[in-house]
Amino acid sequence: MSFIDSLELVEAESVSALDTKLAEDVAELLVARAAIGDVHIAVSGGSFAQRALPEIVAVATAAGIDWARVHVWFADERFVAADSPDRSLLLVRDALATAPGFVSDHLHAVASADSAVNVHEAATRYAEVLHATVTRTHAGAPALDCILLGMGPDGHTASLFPGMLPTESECTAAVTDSPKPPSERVTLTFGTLAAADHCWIYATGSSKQEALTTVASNPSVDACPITGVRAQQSVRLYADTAAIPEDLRTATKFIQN
Ligand SMILES: O=C1O[C@H](COP(=O)(O)O)[C@@H](O)[C@H](O)[C@H]1O
Repeated sequence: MSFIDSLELVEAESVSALDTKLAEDVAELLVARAAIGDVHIAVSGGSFAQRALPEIVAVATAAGIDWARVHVWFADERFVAADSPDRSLLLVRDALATAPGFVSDHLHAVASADSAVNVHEAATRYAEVLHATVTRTHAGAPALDCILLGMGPDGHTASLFPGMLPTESECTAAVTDSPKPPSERVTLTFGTLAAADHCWIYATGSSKQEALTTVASNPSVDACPITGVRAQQSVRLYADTAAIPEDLRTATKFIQN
């Protein structure tokens, strides 16, 4: 099935209303799964880590989640020094500092550039830890419960950029020439996204409209990587009205307001 045919669009008029809706949906999923056992989610950097993640932590906490059962991974991470403000880990760690009972060892960081490994070794090590920790698999890839993705104005997601998709030999890949700085990154691959139960994408603001217009025209994954996202149970786009072009509303079959 094509990306657009399986996509569920969740629209809110404002960013704050969207953040609340996403937080409620993620919290509901996490609370239900943490009541049964360990839960593995992957998160993104950028506006997701800045705005959406703190709200998710607050709503899940208010809903009584058992944070001790939650493991947090990175959909992608910038390969920079440990204290660089470009490192998504810093924002994610700050958000999780407000999660009562969260186990710091359950925040699975990618190695930093000053930890004596290169970006290829960092990607390999991250894949090893994923395989060792996430016991559920799908088609050989670790099966995460939910991957929370962002999307750039060029249609990239995680660190999967147009015209330079990595080979899919492992569940992670190294990126050495990202068009968006910093140039070196570690990313989950499409196979790992597809193995997850849910992939939910967060996109806000008018700078995302052009990419979402492209999405509606059924482009190649190489031209618009966000259209390569698949999951076992649902692929959702959480977007505010400013980000959504009319073409996308027309092309999408499942819409929630
Ligand atoms: O570089 C990145 O950009 C994307 C999109 O960020 P946003 O601020 O435009 O939402 C992000 O999802 C990704 O994790 C990050 O490395």
